[in-house]
Amino acid sequence: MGYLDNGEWISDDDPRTNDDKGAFVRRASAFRNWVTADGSPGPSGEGGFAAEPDRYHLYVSLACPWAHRALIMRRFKRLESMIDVSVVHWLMRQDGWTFKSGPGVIPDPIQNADFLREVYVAADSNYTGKVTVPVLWDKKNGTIVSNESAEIIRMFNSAFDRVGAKAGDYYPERLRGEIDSVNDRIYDTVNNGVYKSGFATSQDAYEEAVSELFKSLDWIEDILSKQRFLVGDTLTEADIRLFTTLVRFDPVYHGHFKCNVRRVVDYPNLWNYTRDLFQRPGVSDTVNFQHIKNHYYQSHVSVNPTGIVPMGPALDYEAAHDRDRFAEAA
Ligand SMILES: N[C@@H](CCC(=O)N[C@@H](CS)C(=O)NCC(=O)O)C(=O)O
Repeated sequence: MGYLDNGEWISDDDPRTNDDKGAFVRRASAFRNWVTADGSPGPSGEGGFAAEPDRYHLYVSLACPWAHRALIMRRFKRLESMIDVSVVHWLMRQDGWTFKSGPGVIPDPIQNADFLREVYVAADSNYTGKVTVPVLWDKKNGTIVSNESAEIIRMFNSAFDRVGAKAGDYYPERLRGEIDSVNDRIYDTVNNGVYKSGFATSQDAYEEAVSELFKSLDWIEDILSKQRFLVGDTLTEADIRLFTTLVRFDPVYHGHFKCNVRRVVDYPNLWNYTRDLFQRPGVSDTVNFQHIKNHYYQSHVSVNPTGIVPMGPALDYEAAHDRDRFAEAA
């Protein structure tokens, strides 16, 4: 998949992708600054990134569940007119993410880059690490603010409120403890759990990841049998973060990553919940199954050497859901 070593592109797989037991190891994101309302420093990194319309640019892949979080939060907060977006091509092989033309690709207007790695090198000419999406770019300082989706969605949630973002708090103070605790388990066993399953290179590591994944899905099914959202009656960032994995689950993770104990459609509450979120205004516009399926099945040559993309499953995300039986906070 390739990575940068001291600013130089290496087109092999990063040798640190799996540990000596065959388990997939995800590395921490490198750029950890925060956009804040007044430019003061956030919880990590440096200050100097004040929320201003037209100052920031978001690089995403429509295939990527982490980037997808940022697109949904951008839509919920109506930041589309202040933060524009570039979309990489769905195929990610030895050159990493590219801007090769194709349906749904939106070129990079800032660096005119052919490859996303150019954006990383423009921010740090000695960068070492993976070249991942999402990336939040600051046009004023000519650098990357953040490449950590969990933090980008927190910035989008509140930093732009005084410059015209839509009202709505997806990380309300009173629910933070609960949101953080749900996020922790879901990040480790579900969002990253599907990758740990699919990228395991030993039977033990695979089985461990799949067992934890389905224990968590069973646990979430139980929660969603009693309330509308992960944290009571309020749609929070925890739901956005879970949704982007759920919507990819049956089309991709079930087959490609061998997460096949059950499908999302086998869980009545999870499946109705997925459709409830999918059908909220603007969300379906952020979901591109062509990019999602093509990316996974064709990019990971070690997992799917033929590159054949399955035709199914035939699913109707627009079908009526039953989640109105639970209360939703106004
Ligand atoms: N921690 C990062 C992870 C992002 C990530 O892993 N993105 C994947 C796409 S789904 C990527 O760009 N991978 C490129 C690579 O592994 O070389 C975040 O949540 O923002």
